[in-house]
Amino acid sequence: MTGIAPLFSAGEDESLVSREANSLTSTGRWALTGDRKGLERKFHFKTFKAAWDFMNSVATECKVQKHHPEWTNIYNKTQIRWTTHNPSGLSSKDIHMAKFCDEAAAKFGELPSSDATSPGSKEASPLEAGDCSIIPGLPAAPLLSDERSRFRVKMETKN
Ligand SMILES: C[C@H](O)[C@H](O)[C@H]1CNC2=NC(N)=NC(=O)C2=N1
Repeated sequence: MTGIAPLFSAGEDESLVSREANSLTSTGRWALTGDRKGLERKFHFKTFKAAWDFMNSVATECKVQKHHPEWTNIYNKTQIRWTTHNPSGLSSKDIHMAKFCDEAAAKFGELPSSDATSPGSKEASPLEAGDCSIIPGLPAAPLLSDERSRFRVKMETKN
C-alpha cells in the first residue's frame, strides 16, 4: 500500500502492526484516522437491533481485551474508531479489535453498503442518512465533550 504510515503505540512490533493495518485499509473499509493513531470505519445493518447486538458482542470482547472503542450509533449504523490511548498510537489491540468487528459484523448481517467506507469520504454519514437525524451535518463520530456543547448551542438557538 502507498499512503500515509500509522503512528504506533510505543513498544509495538511496528512492522507487524503496519502490515496488518495495511491489510485492513486495503479493503477500502477501514481508514487511518486523521491523526494517524487509529483505524476507523462505518458499519451498516438492517435494523437498530442488529446494530445494537453487534455492539454488544464487540463490548464483550472489549472486556476480554481491556480495550475500548470510540464509537457512535445512530439507528442502524455504527461508526467505530480503534486507537490506543496509553501509550498513544496504533497498537496490536486496535488491529485485533478491528478484525473482531469485521467478523462480528458479518455475523449480525452487516449490509454491503456504499456508505460503509472511510469516514473521510464524501459518502453520507449516519447522521446525513436521514433516519434519525436531529442536526444535519453533525460529524458522525463526534468527540463527545465538543459535540455535547455544540448540541446545547443548537438547542439554545432554537428557543
Ligand atoms: C487499565 C486498562 O486496561 C486501561 O486503562 C485500558 C482500558 N482500555 C483502553 N482502551 C483503549 N482504546 N486504549 C487504552 O489505552 C486503554 N487502556
